[in-house]
Amino acid sequence: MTREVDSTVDLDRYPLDRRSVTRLHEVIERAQADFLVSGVTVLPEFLRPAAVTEMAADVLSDGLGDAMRFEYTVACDRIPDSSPLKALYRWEPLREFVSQLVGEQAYRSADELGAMTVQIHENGDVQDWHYDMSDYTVMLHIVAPQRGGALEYIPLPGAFIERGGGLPMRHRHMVKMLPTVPGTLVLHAGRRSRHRVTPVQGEIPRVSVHMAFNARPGQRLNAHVRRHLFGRED
Ligand SMILES: O=C(O)CCC(=O)C(=O)O
Ligand SMILES: [Fe+2]
Repeated sequence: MTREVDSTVDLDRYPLDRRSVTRLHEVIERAQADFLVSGVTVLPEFLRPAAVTEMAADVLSDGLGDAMRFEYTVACDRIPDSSPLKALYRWEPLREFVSQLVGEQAYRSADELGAMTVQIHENGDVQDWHYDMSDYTVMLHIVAPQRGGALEYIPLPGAFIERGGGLPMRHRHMVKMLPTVPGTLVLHAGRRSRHRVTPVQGEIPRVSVHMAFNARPGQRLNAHVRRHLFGRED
């Protein structure tokens, strides 16, 4: 398994497999400090460039079909089991790494549709301000659009202000913006982190992968949420 992940993740830069424990501790210390302060941490060049190119080609050839997705989401059960992204999600060292960053045991979601998804945003698509259904979310950025498609978020604890749609003008100054850079991993505090994707512009879609982790094992989405996010209950 580690050999497979080695060609996907830059394990020299991010030695989740403990090939350099000193380096791993440095990475964890820095990323954990960012996460605890803001509810978000960003790991650039987490994926190897060749793997990103391959994943992008796979998604753009298979993922754009309407049958594959609901709105801009490809559900977990439509992603091939042979996908390197599924292998990465199931890889224990990733789960252990996320647990260390967030400061408690984090478990993979047990949801057949929502545990891991691929998001494809095309010209004009936008994902409005929201909180995720998971306690912790790992996002991997695979394809950047020509323009727009940035991840915007409100650092904790400001994210707790006012639930509901939109974002009042008086809170705009709190917004932080992360341009989409393929290969980057973003970990955020899922259901506590208020975030959105700004409108995508241009012919190249934006592609990202969403991996859900929870503080309790075996968590699933309810039927109402499944219908809302995936257009079906099973
Ligand atoms: O793709 C991203 O960077 C964020 C997408 C998102 O917020 C989500 O899928 O819930
Ligand atoms: Fe989200």
